[in-house]
Amino acid sequence: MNIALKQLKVFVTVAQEKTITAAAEKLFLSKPAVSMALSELEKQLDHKLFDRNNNRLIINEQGKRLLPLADELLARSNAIENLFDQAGPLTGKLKVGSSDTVGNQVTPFLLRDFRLESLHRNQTLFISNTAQICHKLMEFELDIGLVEGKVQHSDLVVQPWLCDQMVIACHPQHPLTKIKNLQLSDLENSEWVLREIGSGTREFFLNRISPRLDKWTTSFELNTTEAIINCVSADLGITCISQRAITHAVEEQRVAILTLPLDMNRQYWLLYHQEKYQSPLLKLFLEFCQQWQFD
Ligand SMILES: O=S([O-])[O-]
Repeated sequence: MNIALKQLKVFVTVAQEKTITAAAEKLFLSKPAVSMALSELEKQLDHKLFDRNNNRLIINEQGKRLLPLADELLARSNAIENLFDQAGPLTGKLKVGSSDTVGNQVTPFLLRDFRLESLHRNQTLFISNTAQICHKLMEFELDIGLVEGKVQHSDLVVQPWLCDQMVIACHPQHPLTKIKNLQLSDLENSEWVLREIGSGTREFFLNRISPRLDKWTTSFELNTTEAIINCVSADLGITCISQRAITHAVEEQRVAILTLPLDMNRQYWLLYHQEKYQSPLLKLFLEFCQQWQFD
């Protein structure tokens, strides 16, 4: 048997993109070339790796067994290709995924410090919501996730990381800002600007705040933190958001924070696939994240 790296690259890309067309585009290959590489691989392994459903290719159990191994071989070959190109001793690309607040407020500083310490510079940062980051980790599109939503997935290693403080914020002239000793009951019948399903920020609201309210409505649903802040400063509703993300808007007096007698601590999480090949670079980055303090 003579499996080529190119076949493995095609296999991994099809697993991630789910169609031959999208994989071909990503790889700058023709569709027939992608189909042929994949069917050759399946023939050599004597196993189908995908379930075909119309044009979609959904990875099956055999494919799932192959994916971590193929990912490892490609990572090692990438490390060999870059062996003499980089300044420091670490080779390869580090693909980091972060949820919205973590990715905008924390990860850039983490990467700055990591670059200073390791001299490694070949990193990408993908920012989306927690659910999307998990999805990309499951498909080996990312090496590590740093997220704000609680994750339970048997294939992912989930470790507590940094802590965050959530706050409830509203327009500076909102009637709630006039109430002394504000209680949660004062928030009955309130209108909320919320993040989309799959975000850790929405999950925090749904787990910690909304069960304590009898009546509330969603006035807006948006998928970025900055848009949420702008909606609140346009007085379209109140929100529950990370203090880190909203401090600048509070300082600019575009929004105000409501103080409530409520535990608003939240945990960030560090995630990686349990079968992910841990190159020296990934190992070092994991250790770096685990001991890093954000000041
Ligand atoms: O981007 S979040 O809130 O998972």
